[in-house]
Amino acid sequence: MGLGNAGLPLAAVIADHGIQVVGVDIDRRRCDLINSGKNPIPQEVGLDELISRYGGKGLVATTEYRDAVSCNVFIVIVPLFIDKNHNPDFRTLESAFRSLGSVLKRGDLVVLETTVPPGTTEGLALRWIEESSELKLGQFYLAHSPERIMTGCSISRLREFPKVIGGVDERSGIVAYDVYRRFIPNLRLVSSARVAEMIKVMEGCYRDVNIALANELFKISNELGIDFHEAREHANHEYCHIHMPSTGVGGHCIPVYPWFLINEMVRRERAEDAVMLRTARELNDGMIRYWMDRIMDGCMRIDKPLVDIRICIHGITYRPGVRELHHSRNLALAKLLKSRGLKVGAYDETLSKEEVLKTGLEWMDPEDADVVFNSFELSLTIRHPRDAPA
Ligand SMILES: NC(=O)C1=CN([C@@H]2O[C@H](COP(=O)(O)OP(=O)(O)OC[C@H]3O[C@@H](n4cnc5c(N)ncnc54)[C@H](O)[C@@H]3O)[C@@H](O)[C@H]2O)C=CC1
Ligand SMILES: CC(=O)N[C@@H]1[C@@H](OP(=O)(O)OP(=O)(O)OC[C@H]2O[C@@H](n3ccc(=O)[nH]c3=O)[C@H](O)[C@@H]2O)O[C@H](C(=O)O)[C@@H](O)[C@@H]1O
Repeated sequence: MGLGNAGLPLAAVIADHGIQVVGVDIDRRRCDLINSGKNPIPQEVGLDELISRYGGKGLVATTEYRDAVSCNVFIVIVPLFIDKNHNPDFRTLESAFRSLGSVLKRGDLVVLETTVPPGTTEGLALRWIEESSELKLGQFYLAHSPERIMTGCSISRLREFPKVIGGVDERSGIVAYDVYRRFIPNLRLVSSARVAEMIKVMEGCYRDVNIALANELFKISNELGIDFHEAREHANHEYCHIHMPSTGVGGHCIPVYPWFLINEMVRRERAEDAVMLRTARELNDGMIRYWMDRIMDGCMRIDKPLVDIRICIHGITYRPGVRELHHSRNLALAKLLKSRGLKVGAYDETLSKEEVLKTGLEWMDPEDADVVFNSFELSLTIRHPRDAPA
């Protein structure tokens, strides 16, 4: 259920193990493409070959849940959206679970792969299935196995990276493990769905907190006149891994998962027990103000009225090599500068001029700018500064 960036590579890998797959997705165009052997995610390495081999044959895409009625295993990987208060909006998941509940039979297995707050599978997912299927747990099995892929290298991740799975009860865990080990070579059974959910959320928190640390150390190094990158290179060894500084943490995943835990602790009136997660979130999101100040300092070195200075943000996707703008801090930085009345444009090797214009920013060739901020390299180029050596 869900043939998106995460679901389609998984469906293709399962089909590649000789298992007949029915993929359900509400997007008819996507289903048609897949059935005609065309890969809707061309940037996903290795997926072209699998879709051309299995699309419409070993992997049949459909918009109808009833076409999956003969299936015995149902894997749900539809998105979980987040509202402006960072609370999950479960509507898409609920709709998928209720639809699959209507075709579920005795003995079937349901696995949720979407990243969710710990407790969701045994709580909401179980309730939705029981209400829509008239079956009780025990007559069907339910587990969670978080998706750990990374866009661009999903196929190799599914084939090599360790994957975890845990049931809402002991029997569900064992049944799910036995099914998944047929197509996931590096699989670990954990004690519960709740633990499996927490594993994924923890990874996101680890990354967010460590990037916040790198960003803070970067700012301090800069203030002290120390080359952060040289220090980092020699600080990193088996027991120390300092991440890379940045304009903040973007994408669909890492900036969201810490909120699952922060908000839960607020609800339990234990906000003080999630203080590091909150600080890291705020620190990373605040990096765009730090970079705005650095860029403004650069502008001050140019003999032109501030409003005439052309500033180019080079790189606006949320990370290099991914054509995705979701929660991009690079894009947020450009918009922040624009909101200050500055002449800001953007350039990105992975986006066309039209795609840049759609963001509401001007398209600007870095060669035509007075100030260029390369947001991936964190380098600032000032053209013709007044203080340049003669
Ligand atoms: N894309 C990634 O790199 C990763 C994603 N994930 C998890 O996977 C989840 C899904 O992410 P993506 O696949 O990237 O999203 P996506 O937006 O690429 O794809 C979601 C697909 O679900 C379909 N869909 C929506 N409602 C549906 C319904 N009721 N029934 C059937 N299909 C439905 C959409 O049409 C779309 O094709 C995320 O929320 C996240 O938890 C986890 C790790 C990495
Ligand atoms: C390294 C890795 O595998 N991370 C995955 C992550 O994918 P995502 O595309 O969000 O990439 P990411 O490398 O974690 O980057 C997230 C953000 O963090 C920033 N970033 C990343 C590393 C770093 O040292 N410093 C830094 O500032 C990036 O620029 C980006 O804005 O999120 C996915 C998810 O959780 O869904 C997850 O499956 C993946 O594990």
